[in-house]
Amino acid sequence: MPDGEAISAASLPRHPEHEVEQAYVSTAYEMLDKGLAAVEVTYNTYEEGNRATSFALKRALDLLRNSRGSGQLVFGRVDRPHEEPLYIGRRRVHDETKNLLVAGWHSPAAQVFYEASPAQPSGLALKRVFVEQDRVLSQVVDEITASTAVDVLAGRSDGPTPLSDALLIELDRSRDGVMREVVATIQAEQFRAIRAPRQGVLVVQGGPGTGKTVVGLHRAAWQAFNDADLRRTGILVVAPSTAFLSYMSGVLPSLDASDVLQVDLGSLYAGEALATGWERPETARIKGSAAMSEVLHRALTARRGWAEGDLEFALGGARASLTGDEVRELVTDAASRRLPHNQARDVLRQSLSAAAFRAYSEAQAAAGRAVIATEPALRRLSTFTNALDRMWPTLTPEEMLRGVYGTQTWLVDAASGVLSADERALLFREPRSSIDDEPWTAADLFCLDELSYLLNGEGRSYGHVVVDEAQDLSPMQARALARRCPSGSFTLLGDLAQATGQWIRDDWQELTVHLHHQPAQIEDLTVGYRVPGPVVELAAGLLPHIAPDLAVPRSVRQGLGAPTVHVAAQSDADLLATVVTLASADVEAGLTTAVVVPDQDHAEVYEALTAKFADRVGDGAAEDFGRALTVVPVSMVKGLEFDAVYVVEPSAIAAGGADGLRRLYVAMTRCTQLLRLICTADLPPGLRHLLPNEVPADQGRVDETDDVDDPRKPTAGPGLAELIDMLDDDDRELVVALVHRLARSTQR
Ligand SMILES: Nc1ncnc2c1ncn2[C@@H]1O[C@H](COP(=O)(O)OP(=O)(O)OP(=O)(O)O)[C@@H](O)[C@H]1O
Repeated sequence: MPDGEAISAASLPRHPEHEVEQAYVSTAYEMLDKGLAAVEVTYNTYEEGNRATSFALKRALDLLRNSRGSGQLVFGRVDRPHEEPLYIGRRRVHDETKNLLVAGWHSPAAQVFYEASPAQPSGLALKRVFVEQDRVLSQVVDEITASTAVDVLAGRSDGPTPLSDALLIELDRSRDGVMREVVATIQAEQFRAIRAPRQGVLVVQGGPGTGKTVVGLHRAAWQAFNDADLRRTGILVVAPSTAFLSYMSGVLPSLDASDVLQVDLGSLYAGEALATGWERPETARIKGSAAMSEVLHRALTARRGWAEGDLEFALGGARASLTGDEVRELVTDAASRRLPHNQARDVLRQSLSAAAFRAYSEAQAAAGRAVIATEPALRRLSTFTNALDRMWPTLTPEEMLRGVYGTQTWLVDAASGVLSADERALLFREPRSSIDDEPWTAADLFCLDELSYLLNGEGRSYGHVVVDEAQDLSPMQARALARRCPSGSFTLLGDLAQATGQWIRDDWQELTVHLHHQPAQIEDLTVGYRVPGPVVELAAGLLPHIAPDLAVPRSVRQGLGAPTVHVAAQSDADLLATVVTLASADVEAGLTTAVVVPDQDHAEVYEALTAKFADRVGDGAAEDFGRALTVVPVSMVKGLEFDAVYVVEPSAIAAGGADGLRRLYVAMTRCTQLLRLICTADLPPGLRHLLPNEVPADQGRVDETDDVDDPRKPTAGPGLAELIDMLDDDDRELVVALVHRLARSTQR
């Protein structure tokens, strides 16, 4: 992949076979249209009544319509010596006599298209790439020709592989708030991860913008086509949030893989509770830890048992009686069945009524009295149901968890030896008057999910599960996912440097152990397709502080140049004025722009920008990402991308909790073209060298720092910046304030 300069798409001469290829592509579209028309006729004339067939026809129609609409029906061709050319496209197309015109991207025959490169032609005499818009070819480029193979053999192909034109054009498209499929431009290292065997856990890791989400989605589609087992057992794709789900959820349908189910992590638990509450991060961490599963298991076990004496039921004038020991034996037997709690209760109900009825019958016989009552009548006695509830209550997850949090004695019993007294104290909360009023939190949902499993057993499961932003998963979340995938076949997409929240970790093993007993396979993605090179370099300045062992991806983008730093005077009004001035120009220039702010500043900035830009502003907190300008709280920006990104008050973001610098790293790596850092004073460690040597006297005017394209360039003197970084916070503040004061006095 590219170290060298990319070839410009516009500069290429027209290919001599352009017309021939255009004719081929047009024929393919014609066949597709005919297929669509034929299915439409069949569907419209099909007798209602055969629902399954009619559903299949409707689905075929949808697929065809999708493929027809979104272009790139044919995006490549490969020729092997002495063989017919093979055309590759988004889906398979036949002619009227069932001859293959286009092989689908996911077919084994198409593999070589993704794997062969000029450096490794894989036996191809020709690899031709098409760029098409609305059924018209705009580019035909031969990436491999017969002479490439000769060059390779003669050792003449050591130079960098130029970027494919198709990739350049795809990368150049402005971002419009939704993710697109990229079948035409999948790169070799991505393709390797897409088709990696499905055994145990596969971790696809890489820096920001290396295509992890792209790989995960295309891998799901690839498997949906190529793995017959999975068509039966199903594939689940899990997005980290609803915002991210709406951003990426169009990709799979556009790949004809609408059967793959997509959900956000918070919706995995399908019970009554909704996460509306807030809690301290320390509490969320305890609730997310694997120890919590032990606590819940113990708490539930403690709800079963019989500490009372004999159990007696009045049946008309007679009595049925069991000793305390007999009851305890029945309870022990039910517990030994390894059934979910509520199912085991049914077993106990049967055995208890049978034993009580037997005792009653024997007593009647011994007394020479007739057996008048029946066993069902015994089971309907309120004394029977009450006793059963005391020894083995029917529970919902919500009732159970509310009881655990709100009953000191239960908490102490369940958590002793597992959680410390302080940790127990963090879990305790007064129960609300009704379950509906409980302030359930995001972490509670996974405790409820665990309880739902303990109480009612397994729910729907899948043959393979793909999880995005997996670095953030808690052990309890991992357990919830493992329950949904008994085969342990997972694709985890993530970047340990972008971990935020309570589960920052240095390696994957600590997480994957909750999913599968075997160690995970790791596939690395090393090339970045989103973030321009100068921005990647700048953000890399944070890596030593957050993930020193991770490599920086190689970016294929230049974007619109070096990141800029803008220092406003220390007032909200000046800061907002700076944002407005910059946004006016960038939005005018057609850049979709995100203003990423510390969470607590979101409402104020959104209001100010709405006053200025009216309905061109979207509220990122409400997941409105389709407008020219979006104000996004930093906690919601993960995984998203925009043409231009402004990071407002990086120091405040960095200071916002233990994961602050990581959130800043995430925020800085969201742009495809341009990054602007807008601050009132200090910048956090790793970025301080960007502060101008001299702060202008008329602070508040926009100050573009042009010489930040090389972060190692001595803007403020790298040695000095490093020294300052070593100081403790108080000393650092003093030094920074002093530098600012001196700078101002020199100006005057
Ligand atoms: N082969 C490709 N062809 C065209 N575009 C690509 C390709 N690979 C990735 N991209 C584009 O690069 C951008 C980043 O991709 P993606 O979001 O999958 O990266 P990521 O590694 O998941 O990022 P993050 O770490 O921020 O979550 C997207 O716009 C995606 O469409």
